[in-house]
Amino acid sequence: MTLLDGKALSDTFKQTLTSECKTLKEKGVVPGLAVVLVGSDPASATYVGMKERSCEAVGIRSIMHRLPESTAQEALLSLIDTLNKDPQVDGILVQLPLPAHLDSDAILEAITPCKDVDGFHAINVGKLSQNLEGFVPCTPLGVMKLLEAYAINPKGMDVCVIGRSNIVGKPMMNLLINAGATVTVCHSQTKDLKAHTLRADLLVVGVGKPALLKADMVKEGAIVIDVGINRTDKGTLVGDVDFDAVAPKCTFITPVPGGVGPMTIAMLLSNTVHAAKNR
Ligand SMILES: Nc1nc2c(c(=O)[nH]1)N[C@@H](CN(C=O)c1ccc(C(=O)N[C@@H](CCC(=O)O)C(=O)O)cc1)CN2
Repeated sequence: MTLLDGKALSDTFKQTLTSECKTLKEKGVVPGLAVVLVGSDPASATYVGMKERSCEAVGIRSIMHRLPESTAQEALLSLIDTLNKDPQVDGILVQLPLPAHLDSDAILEAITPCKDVDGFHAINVGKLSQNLEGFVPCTPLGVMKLLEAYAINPKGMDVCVIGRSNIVGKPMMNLLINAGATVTVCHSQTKDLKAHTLRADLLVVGVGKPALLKADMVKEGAIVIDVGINRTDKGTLVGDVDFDAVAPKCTFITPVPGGVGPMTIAMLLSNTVHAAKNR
């Protein structure tokens, strides 16, 4: 069993991005990422802080907008309009989830697609489903880069994606289909989850339920990618996979922490540098 080391790979990506930012700076371009955080969700605040520090480390200017929980839809739309028009801003990211009173879909659709470094705008979602170039959501893109780095080619594989979110499951499905895999997407209404998981050569799990994927649900020799991030009562981080029991059956598996999570941030930086190059 080999661990897919997302932390190490993300560091490699960051090194490359640092030298790309240096080259851009010589041409007078400093990539700019506007990060919008609404409210005080502790996990979101942590992720936004990580994004801010990572931007600084590679040479991306992060422009932080920390807004109160009570922020109105119109105020947020107005900020996005300003950021869309700001030539120093190459990428715009609205940290999710937003407070319940805000219409996330409308907010994400207000971001101009060429600054949509999260890849959540319908234009970029459509491009991905048609296998056209556009911004790809950071977590599933990070999974594809991890597979590539370990010479795992999903072409022809039976893949089971558990979870159908816009952030992970659906873009993951499209990326894997585009890579030539046969993809089954399972979710909370799936009747016999185990019947699907047992057939899979590659499993990608991202639902937010600790130990959802158990050893008796995994074929011997399978590859398991854990996209779940759950904080236990003791404050530790665990994924959606019962790691200790599942790992011995796998050829490759991602740890949590240190697997897909760091790749999410690296891909955000990569998308932002890409946007700056298109400026
Ligand atoms: N606008 C967005 N919102 C959210 C996204 C996203 O891609 N765009 N994804 C998630 C959260 N997320 C980034 O925002 C994220 C989650 C986890 C990590 C990460 O590096 N995790 C580490 C552990 C970190 C810790 O100690 O807490 C790991 O797994 O090793 C990065 C980014 C939801 N919202």
